[in-house]
Amino acid sequence: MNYSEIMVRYGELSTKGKNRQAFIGRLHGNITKALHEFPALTIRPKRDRLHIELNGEDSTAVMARLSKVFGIQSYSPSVKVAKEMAAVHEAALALMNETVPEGSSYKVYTRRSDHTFELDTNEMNLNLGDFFVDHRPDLKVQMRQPDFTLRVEVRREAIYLSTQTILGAGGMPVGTAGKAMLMLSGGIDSPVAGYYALKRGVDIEMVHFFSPPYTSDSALNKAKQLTTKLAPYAGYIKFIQVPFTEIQETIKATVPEGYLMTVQRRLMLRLTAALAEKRGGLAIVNGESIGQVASQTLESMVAINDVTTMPIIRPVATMDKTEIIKVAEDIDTYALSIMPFEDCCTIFAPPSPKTKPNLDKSRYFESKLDVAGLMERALAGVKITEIKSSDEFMNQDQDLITELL
Ligand SMILES: Nc1ncnc2c1ncn2[C@@H]1O[C@H](COP(=O)(O)OP(=O)(O)OP(=O)(O)O)[C@@H](O)[C@H]1O
Repeated sequence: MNYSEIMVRYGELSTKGKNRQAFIGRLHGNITKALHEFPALTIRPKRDRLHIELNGEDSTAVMARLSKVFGIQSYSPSVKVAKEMAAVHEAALALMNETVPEGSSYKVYTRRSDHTFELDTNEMNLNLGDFFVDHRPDLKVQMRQPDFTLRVEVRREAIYLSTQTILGAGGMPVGTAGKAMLMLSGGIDSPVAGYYALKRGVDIEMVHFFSPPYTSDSALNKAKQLTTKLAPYAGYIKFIQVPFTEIQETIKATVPEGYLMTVQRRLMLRLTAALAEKRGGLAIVNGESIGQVASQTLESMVAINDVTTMPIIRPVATMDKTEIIKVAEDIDTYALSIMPFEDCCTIFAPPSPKTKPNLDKSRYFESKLDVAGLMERALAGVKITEIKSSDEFMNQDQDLITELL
C-alpha cells in the first residue's frame, strides 16, 4: 500500500500533566534521530499525536525503526485523501482490499477535528458502512472487537484512513528520566537490565571492565557488539572501557580468597560511581538477580553496595533466569551473550567465594589496598567510544574459532 503517513500515538507521557510538552519534545527528537536515514520525512508533533509524513519513503522500513522508540503506545500507517467523499470511497476501498481479508468483521470509527466538514462522525460511519455493503459484501459489521477497524480522521487539511494499529515499544522517551551508568558485562543479564532502564526513559552509558591479557580482545568486542543491540533504543550509546588488570592482580595478591569477589565488586562499583559523578550520571544500573550466584545474595549486595550512596537500579533483580533469557532473545542479545568469551570476573573468580560476606571484613580487606591510587590509574586509562546500531566489532565465527583454539 502506498501510505502517506504514519500516525503515532503517545504512550504514558500523555498522563504527565505539565511535563507533557517536554516529553513530546524529547520523543520528537528521539524519533527524528531514529529515522535520520530517511531524509524525505516530515515529522510533526501535535498535542495528542505525532504525524510522520512519508513523502515517498518506504513505510515498512520506517515502521521497523519506529518499533524501537520508547514512549510510543501505537502507530498506524495511514493514507491521506482530499476532503471529498468520492476520493474517500476510492481510497478506503483500495486500503480495505489490500489489508482486510475476505469474510473479516469490521467497523468504521471516525474522529473529527475539523467540525466544518459536511458529515459528522456518525454520518461518516454510516456513509462508509453503506458503501462497503455494495463494494465489499463479504465483510460483516461488528461493533465489539471486530477483526479490523477502519479509522477515519477528518482533519483541517485532509482526511486520513487506516486499518492497522500496531503496538509500539511502550515506556517513556529515552532521556526524560535522566542518565545512569549501566555496568555491562558480556553476560545475559546486564544487557536486559539496560533495555529495561532505557524503557523507563533513562539514558545510559555503558561501563565495561576488562583485564588484558587475561581477557581477550574478543571479550571486549563482544561487550561493544552487545551495545550495538541496545543502540537502536537510544540513538547511540557511549561505551566506557575501564582497564581492571592492575586492580585484579593487586586484589589477588592482597585479599584472602573468600573475599576476592566482594572486594573486586566494591572496586568496580567505586569506579562506576566515580564515572557517574564525573559524567552527570544520577544512578547505576546492573544486571544482578537475587540469589543467582555468590555475589548476588542480599548479604553480598550489602557488602558491595556499601561503597556508594548513589541509587543502584537492578531491573532484573526479581526475575527468574528463564524470564531474563526470554527478554534477551526478544531484544536479540542472547546469541551474543552466550558466546564463550571470558569475563574478567570469571577469570579471577575464586573456587568458593563467600556467599554471605561480612561487611566489616570486606571493609577491612579493602583498606589494605591503595584504593585511591588504583582508582586514579584505572580512570586515567579509560577509553570512550560512541556506538551506533550499524557498528560491527566482531567477526563472530572467526572470533569464536580463535577463542576456542
Ligand atoms: N566486566 C564487567 N564490566 C562491567 N560490569 C560488570 C562486569 N562483570 C559484571 N558486571 C556487573 O555485575 C553484574 C553481576 O555480574 P555477575 O558476573 O555476578 O553476574 P551475571 O548474572 O553473570 O550477570 P551478567 O549476565 O550481566 O554477566 C552484571 O550484571 C554487571 O552489571
